[in-house]
Amino acid sequence: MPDDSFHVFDTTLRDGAQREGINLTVADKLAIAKLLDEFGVAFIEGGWPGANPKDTEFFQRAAAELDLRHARLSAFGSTRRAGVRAEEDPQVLALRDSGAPVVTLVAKSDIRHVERALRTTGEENLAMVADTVAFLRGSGRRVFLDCEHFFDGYRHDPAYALSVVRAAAEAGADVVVLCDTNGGMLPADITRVVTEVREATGARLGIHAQDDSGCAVANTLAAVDAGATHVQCTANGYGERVGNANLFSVVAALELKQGRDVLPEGCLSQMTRVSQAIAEIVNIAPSTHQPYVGVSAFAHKAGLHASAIKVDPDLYQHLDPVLVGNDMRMLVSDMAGRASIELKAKELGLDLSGDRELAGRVVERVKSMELAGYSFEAADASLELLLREELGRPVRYFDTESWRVIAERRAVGRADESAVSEATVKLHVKGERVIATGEGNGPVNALDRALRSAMEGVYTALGGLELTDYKVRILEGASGTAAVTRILVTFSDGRGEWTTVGVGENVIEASWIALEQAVTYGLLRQGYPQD
Ligand SMILES: CC(=O)SCCNC(=O)CCNC(=O)[C@H](O)C(C)(C)COP(=O)(O)OP(=O)(O)OC[C@H]1O[C@@H](n2cnc3c(N)ncnc32)[C@H](O)[C@@H]1OP(=O)(O)O
Ligand SMILES: CC(=O)C(=O)O
Repeated sequence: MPDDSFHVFDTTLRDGAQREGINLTVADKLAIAKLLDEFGVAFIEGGWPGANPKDTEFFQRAAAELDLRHARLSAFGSTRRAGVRAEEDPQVLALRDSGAPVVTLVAKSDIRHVERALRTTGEENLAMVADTVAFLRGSGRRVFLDCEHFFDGYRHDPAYALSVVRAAAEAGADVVVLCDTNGGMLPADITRVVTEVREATGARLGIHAQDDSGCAVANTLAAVDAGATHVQCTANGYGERVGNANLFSVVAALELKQGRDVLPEGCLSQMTRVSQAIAEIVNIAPSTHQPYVGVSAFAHKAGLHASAIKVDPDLYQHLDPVLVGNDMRMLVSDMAGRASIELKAKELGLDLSGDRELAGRVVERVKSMELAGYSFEAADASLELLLREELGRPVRYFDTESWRVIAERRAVGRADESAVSEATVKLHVKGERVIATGEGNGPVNALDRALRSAMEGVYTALGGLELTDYKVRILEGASGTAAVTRILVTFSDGRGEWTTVGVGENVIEASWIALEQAVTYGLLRQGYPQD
């Protein structure tokens, strides 16, 4: 269990919410706070009470509704206005009245900002810092102070920047956070400045790094190396402009690379789940390539990598994905070799019994199909059907004799004016020839319905399968051949999803191939025996 000597301070609900495209409701904020607490951060910055009604309500509801196990809430706000007493500044009073046990104040530490943005003197700014910290400390709050634009300010006028740190620490701020507000610093700048400030002031220091130079995580770690003991981060790196230091990357590095105990025991393995759940709430698709937590973070595509991973996964992985709640995955494509196939088959629960010739045949088939337009890396279900076929156990619940689709647009002005499609399929199911039709709002929908209607009497679980995603990609023909269409369809049975791929010269032909496989795989998942 980490003690107070090192703080993981999360600002997703304040700085993260400053990202373009994020607009959180109070309920969203409460849900995210709960997840961050489960992840074990020490502080959650909930927003700026008084700046908008939502943030004010968040603190009221958080006090009543959140039962935080690990984290303490922090309210964010600025130092008092120039020329106004802290105890009379409504903004400062709103911070006190938020009920949050911690207040994080933003203060100017670059003299140019003091004079040009605040339009006051350096001396008055120091008084604003000291008065506000002292007032909130006197009201029983723990205070952290964010020195905005610290690194730029220090470069321009180090003596003034240091005087802000001293004013805050002497007034009772627990931590003085050095902020790279414009995000332009590099790790070497951070190491040098944090070291110098620590030596010059003796204050407890924190780091808040924006990611404008792509170095926020590295800058945060550099600050820790130089003695900072409080890191401000956001989930998935959300934040103003290009974002902030990514909480998950920073915590994983501290815990797993540096051996620091910064989260309560057992929390680290929640990382992938928490990252994805927060992405869902903010309604931004999780980044597949995010370090540690992305679905591609431990996905291996190259055949050479797979052949070494077969011997020992550590040979091509910087750590065991299980530690951060993620998984290793094998991708099979035209870059695969036999080892990729063997590992993928194992992942799918199929035993190739070390049969190198069989694996070689699958590699050749995959490569020639990918040349023709197939792509297996997102279509595990198609690959599994192919593997089963090569193993001599093809999966077949029905045979297709033929299919046909008619698309029709009804005359303008009729009650049923919209375009409709009608499909007819002729199948052989359990020795019976079945002819069925289906109507739909498009050809694929009509084919799906016809296929179900032909078989639902025999395979009743078909009713519980749902087509949830359909992707079309037109691929340019190679060396003078016509363009082909690649279709990926995803089905769900409520317990899981699977994806299949079809390729053809036209969209309906390709869709049928993918659909036929998706239904076949779905029946296999439901455990139907084959004839
Ligand atoms: C680096 C960061 O990300 S800090 C986080 C910043 N977050 C936000 O700005 C989001 C929430 N902000 C808001 O809702 C609004 O800006 C409010 C409610 C805070 C203030 O709104 P307004 O009173 O209309 O002021 P406005 O936004 O135009 O300007 C900010 C004022 O704060 C002053 N100010 C800025 N920083 C500080 C500071 N550290 N201490 C005291 N005053 C400050 C500015 O000088 C300016 O004063 P002025 O009104 O006398 O010109
Ligand atoms: C405080 C803050 O968000 C910054 O300086 O970037």
